[in-house]
Amino acid sequence: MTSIKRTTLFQALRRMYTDSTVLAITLAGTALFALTLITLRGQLEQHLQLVARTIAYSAEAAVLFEDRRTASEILLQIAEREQLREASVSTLNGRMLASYRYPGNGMLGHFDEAVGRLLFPEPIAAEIRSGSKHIGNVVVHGNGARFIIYTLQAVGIGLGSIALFFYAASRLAGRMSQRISAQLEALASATHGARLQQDFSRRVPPLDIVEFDQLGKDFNALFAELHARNVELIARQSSLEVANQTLSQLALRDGLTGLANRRGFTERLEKALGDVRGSGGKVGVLYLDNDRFKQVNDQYGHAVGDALLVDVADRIRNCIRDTDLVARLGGDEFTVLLDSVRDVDDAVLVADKILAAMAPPLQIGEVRIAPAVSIGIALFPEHAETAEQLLVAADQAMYTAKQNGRGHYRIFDPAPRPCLNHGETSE
Ligand SMILES: Nc1nc2c(ncn2[C@@H]2O[C@H](COP(=O)(O)OP(=O)(O)OP(=O)(O)O)[C@@H](O)[C@H]2O)c(=O)[nH]1
Repeated sequence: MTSIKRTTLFQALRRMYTDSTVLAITLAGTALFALTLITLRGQLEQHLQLVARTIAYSAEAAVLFEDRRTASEILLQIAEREQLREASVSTLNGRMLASYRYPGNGMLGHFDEAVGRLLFPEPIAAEIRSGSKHIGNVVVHGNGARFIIYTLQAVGIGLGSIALFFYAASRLAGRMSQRISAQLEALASATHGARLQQDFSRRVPPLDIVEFDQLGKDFNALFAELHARNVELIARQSSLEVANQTLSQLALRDGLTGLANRRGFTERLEKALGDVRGSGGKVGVLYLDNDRFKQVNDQYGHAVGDALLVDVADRIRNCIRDTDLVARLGGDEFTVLLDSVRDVDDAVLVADKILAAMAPPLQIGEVRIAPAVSIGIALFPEHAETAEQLLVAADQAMYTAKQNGRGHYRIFDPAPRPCLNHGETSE
């Protein structure tokens, strides 16, 4: 598997600038160095010609009188001063009057000579004249010493300039890289933050590199769009949640009385049984059914029947604690959940209270009705093990109450005896 060697943008830019700077310096430096060498060699050649002519003028008299000693002195003086490799003064017919040879001791001397031979392979000659008459010749051979010194000086200056240039270029490159990285960083941090935290209210600040600035503006426009969509989405979501809550509440409520419906009641009952199961606690259920409710409907109409149901619901509600629950199971049937009773007496107390609450008649316009209910009482865990069984038991007890004269309560009796007294327990 190939692994990618990753680097930061700053490092990559720096590397790129450094590479291009080194390449530019190497190319330019090499070209300049070559040019310097060529120019230097040309100038040294001109200088050699001048030296040859100087020897020719100075040695004119010595050649004219064939004075070897003077000729040698002149040649030695100039040749040493000018650091020549070889030089000679001869008469026109070729008789050598003076000659010089660079001592060239040691490694350096040999090196000077070698460079001289390389640079000036051909000797430079000058005629010795007396007036217009050609009387002799001067021949000089250039040495490498001066060339080496000048070259070393040029190299020193060149290297110094290159170091300065490199330093300045790398500082500039660093600044440029930082500037570019900082701008990309601003773009990256805004987009990264938006992605990670889903915070589309972030904005990229204005950037001074046109292309990055444009990119930042595009990102900002995108963020603004996403932000608006997010806000809309959140609003829709919360209204959906509210609608959902309302729907689920409606699903658990009775539309006429606003009480819990059968489903709401069963859920609460199951939860209550779950809470007390195993802890020794008791839960009581009252099952209420309006007495002769059909007559009310038949006699006064359905609307009056409804009003009576709402009124009965209110009366029951007023008889229980906030922690208890009253529900309308359907038709004229109600239930009450007493979720922390000590024994059946507590439930009987509530049943009595409800029966008493039914006593005042209900006046609806001209109609006067006397509400009445029969109540069945069942207790968990005495009478049932499950919510369903508990409801059936309470319903059964209510049915017994109906059979025995209505308008009173009965406690569930698994084996009911025929004529129990009104309001008495079967235990
Ligand atoms: N007004 C009204 N009546 C309803 C509603 N739901 C059911 N009913 C009626 O309620 C009556 C219930 O009567 P039952 O409980 O069977 O009999 P009852 O007349 O109460 O007699 P007992 O229960 O034996 O005392 C029926 O006539 C149903 O049509 C409702 O929402 N509104």
